[in-house]
Amino acid sequence: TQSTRPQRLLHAVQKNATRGDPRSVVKAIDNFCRQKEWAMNVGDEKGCILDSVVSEVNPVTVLELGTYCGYSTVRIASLLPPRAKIITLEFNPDYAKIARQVIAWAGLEDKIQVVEGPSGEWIPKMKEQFGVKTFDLVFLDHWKDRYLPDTKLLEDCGLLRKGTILLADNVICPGTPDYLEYVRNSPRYKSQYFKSHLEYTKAEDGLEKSVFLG
Ligand SMILES: O=C(NC/C=C/[C@H]1O[C@@H](n2ccc(=O)cc2)[C@H](O)[C@@H]1O)c1cc([N+](=O)[O-])cc(O)c1O
Ligand SMILES: [Mg+2]
Repeated sequence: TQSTRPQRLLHAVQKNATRGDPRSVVKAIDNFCRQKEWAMNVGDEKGCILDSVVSEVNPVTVLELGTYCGYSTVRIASLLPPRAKIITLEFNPDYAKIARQVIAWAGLEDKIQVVEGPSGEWIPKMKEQFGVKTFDLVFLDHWKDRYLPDTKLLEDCGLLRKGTILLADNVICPGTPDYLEYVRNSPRYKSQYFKSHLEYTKAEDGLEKSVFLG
């Protein structure tokens, strides 16, 4: 039977990356996507912006919306301090299965919890199920029409604190116009656009970094 692109991406990691070396996993995926098949990872150019925000925030509790194959999950987790954790929500069980294996190859299982299901259902359960008080950093990279409703849900569930950073991928391509309008005009956020390019292409895209002001 024909393999899927995530399966081929995982095989490229297992073939080209060193077990327990997260940066080699990131590099193997980027090489696969540049040389073989495009895939919707945040990629290396926007990934460097992600790295700088993670290093600046030095978060203890991270939420990622949209795991896919685990590229940004591994990228973020590789920069976290020892007891820090990332919870990543993935709707598609096939993607979650691949992501768990990519994460295991990187040796980052202890820092990452892959949770399967829709963000709208899981966000209200974060406190009771995972003992989360508030998130220090949220990386939004799931369905683009879910960025805004899930941000409002995070606010309503008391999962954001003064200073929580929201970092959103694809605010230009494919675009998240309603989310952008909200975080750029709401008095509850201070927002900043980091211009970049759509992963592995020359098209414009960028990350929007928004600080929740409480
Ligand atoms: O569409 C894009 N991303 C949608 C991602 C969706 C991911 O989020 C999960 N999810 C997890 C939890 C949910 O509740 C819902 C979905 C889905 O199961 C999928 O794994 C996209 C598209 C392009 N592009 O160039 O076309 C570029 C990008 O960087 C992108 O991120
Ligand atoms: Mg994306």
